[in-house]
Amino acid sequence: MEEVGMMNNFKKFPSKEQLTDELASHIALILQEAIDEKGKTSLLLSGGNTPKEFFKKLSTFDIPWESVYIGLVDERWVPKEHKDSNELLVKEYLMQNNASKANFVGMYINDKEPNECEIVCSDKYKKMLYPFDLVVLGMGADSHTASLFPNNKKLKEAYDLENNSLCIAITPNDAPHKRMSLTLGAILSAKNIILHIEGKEKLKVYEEASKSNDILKNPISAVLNNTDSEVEVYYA
Ligand SMILES: O=C(O)[C@H](O)[C@@H](O)[C@H](O)[C@H](O)COP(=O)(O)O
Repeated sequence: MEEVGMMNNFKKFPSKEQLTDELASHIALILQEAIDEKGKTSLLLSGGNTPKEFFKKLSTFDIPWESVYIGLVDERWVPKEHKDSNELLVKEYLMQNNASKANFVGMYINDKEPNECEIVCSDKYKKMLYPFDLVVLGMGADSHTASLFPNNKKLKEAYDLENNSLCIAITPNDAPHKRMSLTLGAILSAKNIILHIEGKEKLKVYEEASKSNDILKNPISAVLNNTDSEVEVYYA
């Protein structure tokens, strides 16, 4: 327990509602400061259930959303109207209210396989979103983050910091759908990295992963235990 948060900035909130409010305000402030500094900003978001409430809250903030470029940390390779699409999730939960004016840069390309799209996706993200101001990660109970799944055969390539591609196609061992994910190098290049986790089960996974060097078994460890960037952890 003692080591939790030692390397990173671990913030525990008494309720999910408080986490939602604080996380949304914190993100809005990061975006506003980047816009003040350089006229635009980029925000890279994860899918899953955990971010839905903070997406809704963030959508109500009064910032110049037309200067915000939103991309994905990963995408499930399904059509944009499919219920599992992260693009659909971000559009439904975040790009509403004030945030409807934000710009969206997706990963999915219809009628193509993800491995045919790695270069196009990487080039598009370099052109439209890079350098990343903020990456918001989630984590699964198996310790995957983005679509970097434990013991996946593409992990070594995804971890290769010499590889300057931002995007990598990955087929999960167990989870549904082929994916496109940011590479580890792309995630760690962000000026701000936030990990958002909720529930005791994920806390346990986080605690174990923050002490683990086995990055093939625990992909989140590759982010948490990197030596260059601090990760802000939001937990309730
Ligand atoms: O699209 C995805 O599946 C993700 O980006 C993934 O990495 C997600 O963040 C975790 O699986 C947590 O998902 P939950 O919030 O649903 O637990």
